[in-house]
Amino acid sequence: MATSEPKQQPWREEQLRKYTFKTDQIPRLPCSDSKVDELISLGQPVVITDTKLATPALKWTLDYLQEHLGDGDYSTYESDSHIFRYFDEKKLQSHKGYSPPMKRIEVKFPEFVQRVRNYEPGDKKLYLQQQLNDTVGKQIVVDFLQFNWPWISTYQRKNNWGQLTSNLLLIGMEGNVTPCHYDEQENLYAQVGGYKRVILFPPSQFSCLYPYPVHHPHDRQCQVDFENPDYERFPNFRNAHGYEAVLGPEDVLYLPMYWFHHFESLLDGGLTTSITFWYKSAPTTDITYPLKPQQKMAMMRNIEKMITEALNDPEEVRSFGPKSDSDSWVRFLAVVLVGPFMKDMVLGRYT
Ligand SMILES: O=C(O)C(=O)C[C@H](CCCc1ccccc1)C(=O)O
Ligand SMILES: [Zn+2]
Repeated sequence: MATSEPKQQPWREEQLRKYTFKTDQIPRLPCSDSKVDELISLGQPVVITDTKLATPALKWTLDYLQEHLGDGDYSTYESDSHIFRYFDEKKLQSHKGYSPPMKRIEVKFPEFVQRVRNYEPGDKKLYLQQQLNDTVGKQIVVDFLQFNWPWISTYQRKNNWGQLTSNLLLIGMEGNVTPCHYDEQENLYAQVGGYKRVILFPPSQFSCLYPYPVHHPHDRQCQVDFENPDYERFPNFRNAHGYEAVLGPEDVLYLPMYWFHHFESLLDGGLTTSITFWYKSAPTTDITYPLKPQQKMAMMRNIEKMITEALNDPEEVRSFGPKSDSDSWVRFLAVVLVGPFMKDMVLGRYT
């Protein structure tokens, strides 16, 4: 009778970056456990094991991908630091003075492999983030078709999700960080190679995380620097409380829409490979009160868009220059804190 061996942990605590907030563990359950269905239907995150969702991708090493991916261009970010804060290129136009902290380049896969293998401290760090599309080689298509689509479409159907919108192939260098942000789609996130830590915050903690204004290139990203939080500007960040897990090969994370998340490839953990499965959410049928935090976030987004369009000058939303008083109602709305809803929407974000 084997004793219950202490779980052989394939990574060490010192491979995790240190932050100021506390966290609890995200539940980790086998896909055969009915609690998985319950948590997903409740919009609660869960790490699901034994799904065989992307098993064919376990053999997607750099050499294999170089051989089979195809000779197209691969969207890759390069950053002077380990931080890869996503930015919306379309919103850069209305923010002339803003220069994003990383650059998107298009590289052939062999060039990516070569730069990663010859990386030296001081070089720019790289993070390949490429949507899997029909330009990939046929062997990759064969692998892709062998993903466990029956399993994943069960959840798509059970939870009335919309269509699969995209699969992003992510290949990151050790230590890379995707800072805290939220997305507006449901996500089943398959970890394929290496170990990646994920830290989640529920939408109800919106007021602790201070996302950028909607019209800013970093829309949906948190303004708080987790490694050096500015408590003057973001006092409520002290109350943030996360949920975390370290994802290894074959782990699948259900990442509910609007949940804030931070990802990091473990320090000294080598390359990480992940594949996202993004789905449009289920249509909102009945509005019940009180509104869910996700619904409040969606409403805040619509109000911010309305105000920005009405003022027709994103920069003006922050400070009020001399304007015709036809905008006065919007200013009134924007600056009068008509209760907690507007306070959360404005404090630390527009003030
Ligand atoms: O799967 C997710 O949602 C993640 O955030 C995974 C994350 C990279 C995603 C980059 C990105 C951020 C915002 C918009 C589009 C793409 C990682 O694994 O580092
Ligand atoms: Zn994301």
